[in-house]
Amino acid sequence: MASFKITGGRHLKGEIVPQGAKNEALQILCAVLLTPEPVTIHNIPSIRDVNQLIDLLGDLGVRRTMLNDSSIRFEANDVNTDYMESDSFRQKAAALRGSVMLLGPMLARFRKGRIPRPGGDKIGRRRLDTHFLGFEKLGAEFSYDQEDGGFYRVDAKNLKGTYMLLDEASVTGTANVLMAAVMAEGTTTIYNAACEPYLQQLCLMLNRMGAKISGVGSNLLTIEGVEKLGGTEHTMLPDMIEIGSFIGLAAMTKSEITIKNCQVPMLGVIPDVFKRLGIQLEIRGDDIFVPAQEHYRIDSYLDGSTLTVADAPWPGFTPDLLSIVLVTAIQAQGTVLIHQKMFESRLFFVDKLIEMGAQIILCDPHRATVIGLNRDTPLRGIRMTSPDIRAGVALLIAAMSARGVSIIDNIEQIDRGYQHIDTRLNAIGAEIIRL
Ligand SMILES: CC(=O)N[C@H]1[C@@H](OP(=O)(O)OP(=O)(O)OC[C@H]2O[C@@H](n3ccc(=O)[nH]c3=O)[C@H](O)[C@@H]2O)O[C@H](CO)[C@@H](O)[C@@H]1O
Ligand SMILES: C=C(OP(=O)(O)O)C(=O)O
Repeated sequence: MASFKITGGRHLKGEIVPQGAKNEALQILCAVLLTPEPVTIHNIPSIRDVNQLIDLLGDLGVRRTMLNDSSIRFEANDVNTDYMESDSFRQKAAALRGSVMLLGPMLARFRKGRIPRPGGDKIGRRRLDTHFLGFEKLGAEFSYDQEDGGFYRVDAKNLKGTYMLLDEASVTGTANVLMAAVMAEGTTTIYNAACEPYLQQLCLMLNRMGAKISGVGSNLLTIEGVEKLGGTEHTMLPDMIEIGSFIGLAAMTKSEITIKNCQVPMLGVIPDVFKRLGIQLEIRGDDIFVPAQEHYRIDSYLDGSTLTVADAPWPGFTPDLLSIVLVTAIQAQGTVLIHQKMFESRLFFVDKLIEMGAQIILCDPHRATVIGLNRDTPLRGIRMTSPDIRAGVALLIAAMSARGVSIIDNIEQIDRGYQHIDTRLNAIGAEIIRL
């Protein structure tokens, strides 16, 4: 188990380039299984979850040619479907959440998919009903083996297009059902589809491969099935969660940071939510400039009541940035209610922030009130453990703003989604040592 030793109080200054998007990469990489033709992917982040998925693709027989540090050509022309029954597959696929999206493409192309209960953050119940209900609607048979921690199977002789209303706008669920539907017979309509930029990117890529998807960017996708898909090239968006993390980091540490090439129009409400915390942001072309700020004041509603920042399916605010908003509010002036609606176990990390000196009231598992310190007192460095990927980065931000030294254990959680975060932040003035 690796750790970070962080000396707090350093002000950062400089430019930082966001990595390719983690949660887009996980969808896009699974989609390479849909065709025997070459698919070249650019801007692939080198992070644990993505590297593990690329390994899994290799184990399934997908040929990978490294073109440069972040571009790989994939050729899935000799896929070994039997590998999905092996212990090695069970073990490796269970290590990450994104592996669940192997099911849709495998079902579409080989009429069979297998997956152990997927891993990912332990941030609440993470049910997969939407995925399997969708596959069943397309005509697949589903079975679940409780043994060995759970193993899911889907098989189909034939997939047939149909209308379906997803029981929730699940991100990976929509991607999975969409990938299963692209080569189904006839037309599939998915209502209550998730429509995150990642999903829009997946739809655009599939259309370039020959799929016929309309309604891209909306919650109603129409997919006319085609017989086969061909090769393509695809470039991943910058990671919007990393961009939001850098904005919060700059505010908390009084740093002047330019976040490069953000594809700002794809960020939705993210910049506005940080602005409501009082953080000044300047959009300079496609960059976001965050000036060093001594104070930032949390907005309130028109009637003077306390601001709430809550998550919602896209185009609402992403749940993956709520931990960052929460930590950023610690040194703001004013009060904010953080309402994590989707996940019931994602706010418990606030006990560490409270130990560091933050004024936070955990109202219930879904809600925490942050009473900003307005820099009257700095946080104190402590030893803590990273419980999940975003809480891990929130703790890193807290530690970087604190007086003294902090240790964060279990940073494998952070490495799941942030590429060489220590090296990149040290390059602009942070003091983080990997132990
Ligand atoms: C690999 C990947 O891409 N992971 C992301 C993906 O996970 P994932 O696809 O697993 O998350 P889902 O979208 O399925 O659901 C997330 C949670 O929100 C709840 N829910 C979902 C939709 C809805 O309309 N109402 C509702 O309450 C679900 O019950 C679940 O508890 O999307 C989540 C929600 O943006 C993100 O936190 C994860 O980082
Ligand atoms: C929850 C997340 O990831 P995963 O779904 O991979 O656990 C995340 O990216 O914040």
